[in-house]
Amino acid sequence: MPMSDHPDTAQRCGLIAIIGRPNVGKSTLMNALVGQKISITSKKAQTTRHRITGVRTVGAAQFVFVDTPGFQMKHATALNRTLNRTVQSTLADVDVVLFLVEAGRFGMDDAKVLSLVPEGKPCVLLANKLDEVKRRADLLPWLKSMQERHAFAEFVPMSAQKKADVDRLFGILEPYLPEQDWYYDEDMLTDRSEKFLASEIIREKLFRLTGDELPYTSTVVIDQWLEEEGGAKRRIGASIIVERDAHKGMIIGAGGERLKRIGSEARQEMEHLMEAHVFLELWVKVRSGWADSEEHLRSYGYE
Ligand SMILES: Nc1nc2c(ncn2[C@@H]2O[C@H](COP(=O)(O)OP(=O)(O)OP(=O)(O)O)[C@@H](O)[C@H]2O)c(=O)[nH]1
Repeated sequence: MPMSDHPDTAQRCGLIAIIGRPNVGKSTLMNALVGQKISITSKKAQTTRHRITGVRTVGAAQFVFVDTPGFQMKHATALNRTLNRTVQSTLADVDVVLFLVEAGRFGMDDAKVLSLVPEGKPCVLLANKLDEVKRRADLLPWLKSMQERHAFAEFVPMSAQKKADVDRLFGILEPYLPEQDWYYDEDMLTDRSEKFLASEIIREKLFRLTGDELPYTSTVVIDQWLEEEGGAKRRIGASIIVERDAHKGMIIGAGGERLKRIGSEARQEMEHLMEAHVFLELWVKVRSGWADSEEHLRSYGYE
């Protein structure tokens, strides 16, 4: 007998992939769906390269969200080939796909993402950023054209920033989850380790504080992780890896000011998340061409 607060209703549980071109709002939606920040949002495209799983249980249904990486079509590097493979293998596994576009827009970049959805896989068209559409009536012909483009299971115009819209989404997705026991404890939010979250926090500060100057190929590696006093104190060392000396200078900033700020903002967020004292040391290292080497990608923990 599965454990449940709802003995009269059979449990449902299934995997849901959130896909879409960079900047359509995938991270925003994911964070709203799982009720806690677990992946990173930023105005900069390409900040979510890792596959992240979030879990939310609503009534008898458990939604297991798989966040998939954004796409970069301008540069055909090994990194991008890895991304595409990750996306395709993710989609083959899931029960339902949430395909995000910006309401009223469908470009080549959107088409490319849609082409990765396997035939026959239930796919919900989520037209995000509805709040930015001035005249709702203009959306009708657009929705019709989308209907002709792909056999979508549902059409959901909404805003990932509106709670009521996000809550409504659970009801829409529930029928696509198979009847089976839950995979996770009810209160589980993420299966990613604190180490991973720490590197994502540094990445977010890095991109936020360097604006659009820094290429997306920069990455963060945690190279030291010590827990003292039963976890109440953490000593964390991390390297920010960039491709060029010029990028290194950009991150460090005049008199080291920028790096100091990245470090102090990241440390504060980590302390909040881990409920511990954090001592954070950051280094900036130059590894030219790392994004082109599959070998490097593996050693930095990409699938
Ligand atoms: N107006 C409006 N803006 C939104 C909405 N959802 C997300 N955004 C904004 O769109 C931008 C991109 O959102 P993200 O969630 O980072 O997008 P993403 O698809 O995860 O981006 P990548 O990590 O590059 O793949 C952010 O500035 C968000 O605040 C929405 O419903 N309405």
